[in-house]
Amino acid sequence: MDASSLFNQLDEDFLQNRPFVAYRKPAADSINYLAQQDDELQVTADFTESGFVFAPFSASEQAVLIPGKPTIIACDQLKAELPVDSLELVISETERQQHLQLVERAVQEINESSLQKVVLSRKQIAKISDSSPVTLFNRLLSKYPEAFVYVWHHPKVGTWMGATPETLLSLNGYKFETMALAGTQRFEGDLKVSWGLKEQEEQDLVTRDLISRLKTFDLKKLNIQERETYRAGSLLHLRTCITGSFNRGSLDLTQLIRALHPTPAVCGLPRLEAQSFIQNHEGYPRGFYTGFLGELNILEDQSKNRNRRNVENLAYKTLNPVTRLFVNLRCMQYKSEASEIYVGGGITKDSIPEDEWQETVNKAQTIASIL
Ligand SMILES: C=C(O[C@@H]1C=C(C(=O)O)C=C[C@H]1O)C(=O)O
Repeated sequence: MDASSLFNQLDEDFLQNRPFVAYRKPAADSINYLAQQDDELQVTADFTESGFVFAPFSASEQAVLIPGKPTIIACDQLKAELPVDSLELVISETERQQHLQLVERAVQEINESSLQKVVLSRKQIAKISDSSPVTLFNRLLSKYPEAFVYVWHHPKVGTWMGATPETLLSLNGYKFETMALAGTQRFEGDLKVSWGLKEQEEQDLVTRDLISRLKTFDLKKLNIQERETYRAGSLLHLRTCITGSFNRGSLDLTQLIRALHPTPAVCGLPRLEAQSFIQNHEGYPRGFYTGFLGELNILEDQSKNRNRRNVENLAYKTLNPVTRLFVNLRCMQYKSEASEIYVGGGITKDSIPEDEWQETVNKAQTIASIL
């Protein structure tokens, strides 16, 4: 299959209301595609299956699975036409006031309780005129080559798409990668920017929490890279990449995912206090926003030397289970009448409500700019 027949296939899947997912990994030059022949809602409770997982924010809701191994389609010269002007999002003053009050309420709670950080979000309605989700997916691919870009559809759940900069967990055999991504400012053409104390502390909380959670596992190696400024489209974030490996035989993927998700980058600290603040005050169900998605236990041929002899001789083949999960951010639930863009940001004791509001407006542009 080539890229253009893939896009026809995706249009067809969407019209026929078949479950499917198409995605491109960060900086990859291929798209992966996986579809399901029936419309049964398959779920995973313990992440032992193999396929593509689409998990909601709340661990008490079910994670959907499209089982199987994806087809890989080369797509090195994709160039979708991008709209010249972003869609003008209609933001009501009531929505703005609600968000400002929500942030004020959180700052107060942080000052009066053990809550240190809570990530608060909102849903922004976007009226899309006549573009199909597949056209929008194509634009996301062109606009965000460094992101994990996807379109996902299930007749019993809906249609989601996004371009996320955040890895939750990448696991190749016993080697892992994760990241602490937090702190946001607009990209103004220069990567050499200074960061305020609020952003540095907010990101540091995420790094420290991830490390302490990883340390509860039987680790062979743990490397914490230097903190860097990372660009995600028109935004910049602070990022610390964390890599390492588990001792052989000691890895329980269910426990690992439960330990990492939801990270303080999308929920807060302490986790339980933040979860309950979100549940009691955010005022809408997040659904799959700030959940995670990606490849689960896909067997990949990892043979280093792929010469004829190795390919022919199965004894030389190393098949490793690979899991690559991303946090569902900069995403939208596509609905033909009125789609919903989800945006949020981390609140700490130093948050200024107006700035936090503006941050959500800026984040909404990731999606609005391709509509
Ligand atoms: C919650 C979102 O993003 C997260 C929150 C960030 C922040 O608070 O600065 C930055 C990156 C993400 O970890 C979002 O994009 O909706």
